Amino acid sequence: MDLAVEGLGHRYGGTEVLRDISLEIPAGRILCVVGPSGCGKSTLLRMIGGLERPSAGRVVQIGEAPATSLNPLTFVFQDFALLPWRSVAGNVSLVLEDNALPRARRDAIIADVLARTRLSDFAHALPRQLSGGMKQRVAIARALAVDPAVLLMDEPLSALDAQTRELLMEDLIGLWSRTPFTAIYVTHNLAEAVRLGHRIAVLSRRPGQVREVVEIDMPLADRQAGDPELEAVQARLWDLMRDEARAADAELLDG
Ligand SMILES: Nc1ncnc2c1ncn2[C@@H]1O[C@H](COP(=O)(O)OP(=O)(O)OP(=O)(O)O)[C@@H](O)[C@H]1O
Repeated sequence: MDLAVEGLGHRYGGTEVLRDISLEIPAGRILCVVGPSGCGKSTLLRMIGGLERPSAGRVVQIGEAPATSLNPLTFVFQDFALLPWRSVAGNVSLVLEDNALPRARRDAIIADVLARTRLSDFAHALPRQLSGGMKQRVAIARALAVDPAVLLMDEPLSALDAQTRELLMEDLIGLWSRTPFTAIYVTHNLAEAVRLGHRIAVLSRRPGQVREVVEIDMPLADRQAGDPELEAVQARLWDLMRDEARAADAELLDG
């Protein structure tokens, strides 16, 4: 299933947050959305996921979600949102329990997503026993369990330290390389965007508008930290964002 955002705009009361956003998200690709603080990245993701209705424009699903998809548009948040009293397997199971799946099918899905996120040995652990990186892997496993057509990821690595972020990025690249998924990945981190994005949409400061969509052809599996080609793209993205970020920063201080 492809997604398209067409002329999307949004206001909260008198404040215009997003203006005339049009984007295409082809199946099997990762679109990163970057932009200065407060430009409306999370708002855009919530609109795409149907959590809020835009004041203008629309989000179009093109084609069908997989028949096995229990939740076509599935979020992964920064704060993991795990239930502390449930084990790793129990947290993943949670999203399957509202569906009338045979027990064996549910167990097979849990085993599959834990294997894909390298968590099989931790199935019975509780969240408090896990590092931040592992908690986010559980959240990703839980999202994958419903076989989403599109993963909506809002700053998923922001709560993690730099080394854990790097490990998780490698995990996400491995996961995508083995079984490509479709994702919209919101981040303020340009290094993450150039590692994970097939396309990177740069938003202006509020009201967020698409300043440019940058494409990166290099296969994800070939994208190493510090690659000169990626660093050049990152520098270009920063050129696009620098003035916007300064202005947004000054605005926050004034406000
Ligand atoms: N429910 C709401 N009601 C009113 N204003 C809101 C609401 N949600 C967000 N906003 C405002 O809309 C603007 C965009 O917020 P949003 O969180 O989408 O930006 P962002 O780009 O994700 O920011 P950041 O990078 O800081 O996370 C901000 O000025 C925010 O204060």
